[in-house]
Amino acid sequence: MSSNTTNERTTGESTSETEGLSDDTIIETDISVGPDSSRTTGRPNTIVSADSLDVYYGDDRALSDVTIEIPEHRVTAMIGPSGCGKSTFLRSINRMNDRIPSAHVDGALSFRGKNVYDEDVDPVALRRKIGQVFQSPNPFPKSIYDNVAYGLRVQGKADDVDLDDAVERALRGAALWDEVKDQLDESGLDLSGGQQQRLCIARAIATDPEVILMDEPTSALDPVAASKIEDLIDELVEKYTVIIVTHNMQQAARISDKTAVFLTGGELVEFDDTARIFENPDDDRVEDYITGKFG
Ligand SMILES: Nc1ncnc2c1ncn2[C@@H]1O[C@H](COP(=O)(O)OP(=O)(O)OP(=O)(O)O)[C@@H](O)[C@H]1O
Repeated sequence: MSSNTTNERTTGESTSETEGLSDDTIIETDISVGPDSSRTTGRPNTIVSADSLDVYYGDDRALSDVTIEIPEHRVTAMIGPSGCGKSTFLRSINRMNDRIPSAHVDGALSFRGKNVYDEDVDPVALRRKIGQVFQSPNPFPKSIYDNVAYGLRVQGKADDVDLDDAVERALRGAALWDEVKDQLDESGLDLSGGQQQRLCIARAIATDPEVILMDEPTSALDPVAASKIEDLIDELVEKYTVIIVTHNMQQAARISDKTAVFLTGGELVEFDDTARIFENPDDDRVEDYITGKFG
């Protein structure tokens, strides 16, 4: 991707947010609302921000003038009709759009105040800090153990850490340990769909990222498995920041602290506390969307 960043202002940046960066940092609505947690208090730091962000595929603009500040240690949901740019926004955060030759970015997309499209940012190092979980569970055709250890081995850290301990911590963090601790040598592909998705979450957290991007992580799962992932997301935000794309508005209302509503044309129409978006949105189009009048 050609990255043509025309706007290098940072948003929501404070000195404290940029301190401590290590070298590899990066150079109808009967919907019940809100996660049941105490994290609605206090004002979190901004961890990811966009300022006047446009993303194009060739000449077609998929995101239009998006400005947003995403808080740390919160769940932020991205909702909106098909084709409004939710996945494009997610992929912009860890530069997965780099893999699409026609993709092109204008404006700034920052992680802890640093524009990830600056020339000195290494996308591979960036993706260590910003992991990703996809729609369909995609374990490697390897053992459960090797799936989780994979990232540490690739990063050359397998000799620096107690690998058994790291694998166990990641599997516990993904609420999978008790179910698989006696079958670590068996294939990850033999697990159920919900377990496979939790294995993918374990794989993502094993390398200790700061942000986890999730693109419709429960849409391929049955309701029970989906519910387990939702519970897990609620736990994950104690250590990580979760940004999730979902078509399921009940899910967005249940699990997210903040909701961003994109509409056709790639416009971010509203971004606010989830309770306010679902109970009293400012924009009539948002009300129409969440009450199912279109989309
Ligand atoms: N690789 C690509 N090449 C060209 N155009 C693309 C590509 N990926 C997405 N687009 C276009 O960009 C726009 C936004 O797509 P995107 O997938 O980001 O939307 P979305 O809101 O995530 O959609 P959905 O909810 O259906 O997944 C659409 O018009 C889509 O056709």
